[in-house]
Amino acid sequence: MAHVVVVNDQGPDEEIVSVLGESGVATVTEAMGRTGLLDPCIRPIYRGARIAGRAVTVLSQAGDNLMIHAAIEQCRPGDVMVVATMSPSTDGMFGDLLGTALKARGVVGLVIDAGCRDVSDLQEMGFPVWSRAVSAMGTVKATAGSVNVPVVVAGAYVRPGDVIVADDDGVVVVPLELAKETAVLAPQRTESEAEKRDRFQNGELSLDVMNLRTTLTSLGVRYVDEQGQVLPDASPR
Ligand SMILES: O=C([O-])CC(=O)C(=O)O
Ligand SMILES: [Mg+2]
Repeated sequence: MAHVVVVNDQGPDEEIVSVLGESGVATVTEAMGRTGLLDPCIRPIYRGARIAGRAVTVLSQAGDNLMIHAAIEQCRPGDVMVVATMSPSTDGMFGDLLGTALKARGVVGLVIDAGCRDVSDLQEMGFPVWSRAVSAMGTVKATAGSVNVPVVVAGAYVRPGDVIVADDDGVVVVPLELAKETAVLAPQRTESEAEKRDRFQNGELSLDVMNLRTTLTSLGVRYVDEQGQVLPDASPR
């Protein structure tokens, strides 16, 4: 297959990206029916970062970061670079030099299904990376790959222009055609959780707030005393 760099203008509205970023990974995946998550082996190199942005995808030969260099030019402010490799790798294909270049271009973070190095420097400069591994093993710049083609990253299908949301919980991809709808559903979920949180804080039981007693009954779960005698109600004696 020919290797290509696709110049892609497609992407979500800024407002949608910002709502998805505020919602966070757990809420966004729930709003999409528990889909879109990357395998949790992809971890942030430091805690506390929360980003969202348009995906610029890279398909690289393992242990070769030539195409990451080629992809920098295709990035615009607010983007997230997403790197997949053609075979499994934990090599440190990305570090603070590339981080500096991406940051200068306004890229808000990187997701890489391989290794990352210079993690203290990246943390200090505030460039968040989600990677499969931290590894000092260096790479070459010698083999062709592609930029802005659909890729599978840690089990998730990512197309250029999709929205990537990443935080301490992991990474989720929102397909571009679902972004608008998800940006409506996710805040509704956040609001409903806030309501539940208030009620839990006031001492209400989740069994009541979430109507789970009916579920327990329908599943045949019974309250019994220590002798196994069925009790009329659930009150602790
Ligand atoms: O130089 C490389 O290939 C990766 C790296 O360590 C950096 O970007 O700082
Ligand atoms: Mg380095």
